[in-house]
Amino acid sequence: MRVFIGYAGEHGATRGIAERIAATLTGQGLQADLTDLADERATAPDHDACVLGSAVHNGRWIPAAAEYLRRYTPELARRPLWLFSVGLARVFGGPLERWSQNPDPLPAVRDLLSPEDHRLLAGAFERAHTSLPGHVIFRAMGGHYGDHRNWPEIDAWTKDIAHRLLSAPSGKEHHRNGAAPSLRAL
Ligand SMILES: Cc1cc2nc3c(=O)[nH]c(=O)nc-3n(C[C@H](O)[C@H](O)[C@H](O)COP(=O)(O)O)c2cc1C
Repeated sequence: MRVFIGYAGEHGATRGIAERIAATLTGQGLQADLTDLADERATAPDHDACVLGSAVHNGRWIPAAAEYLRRYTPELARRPLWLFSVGLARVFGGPLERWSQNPDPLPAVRDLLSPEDHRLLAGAFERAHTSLPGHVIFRAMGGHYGDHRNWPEIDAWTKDIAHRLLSAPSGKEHHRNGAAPSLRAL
């Protein structure tokens, strides 16, 4: 079974998570194809399932990932699909975490794609990633620089994906038999 893993980020934390997901799926006996969604050669998935993730910047997915979701909504909707967002909201918790549970464009496409799951994962943040005003706000909020990625959580989530794919290979039957969603609805 082939799984498409697409990701977009800016400073490498999301790529690292995508690589880890690919390695874990491979270890579970699946074939994982990793693609940077900012790569202009990224094409429509023709895989048995998809895992797509993006860093969250200012409450939104990275444009390359958002554009991929919109462009390939019909293809993605026909396959079992897992989504993940990477940000610091998981580190801060509270209202920021609740706000970041639905980064754009997920609210607009969630019903069309009906993903199996969407996870908000903790990312990484260094002083060099932000401006002086951003640094002041971040520290005033009590933020700490560093790599906050939670590998046991990511591994457990990935193993659950593998388990579900291997135990229900027919996947998203209702989408395969139904009409493809219309991009006009976006
Ligand atoms: C300009 C900028 C804006 C950000 N905005 C958010 C945000 O709105 N919500 C959030 O949870 N994290 C936010 N972050 C934190 C990043 O999403 C986090 O550091 C993530 O790990 C970055 O992934 P990357 O290394 O793949 O780019 C922001 C980071 C930057 C640099």
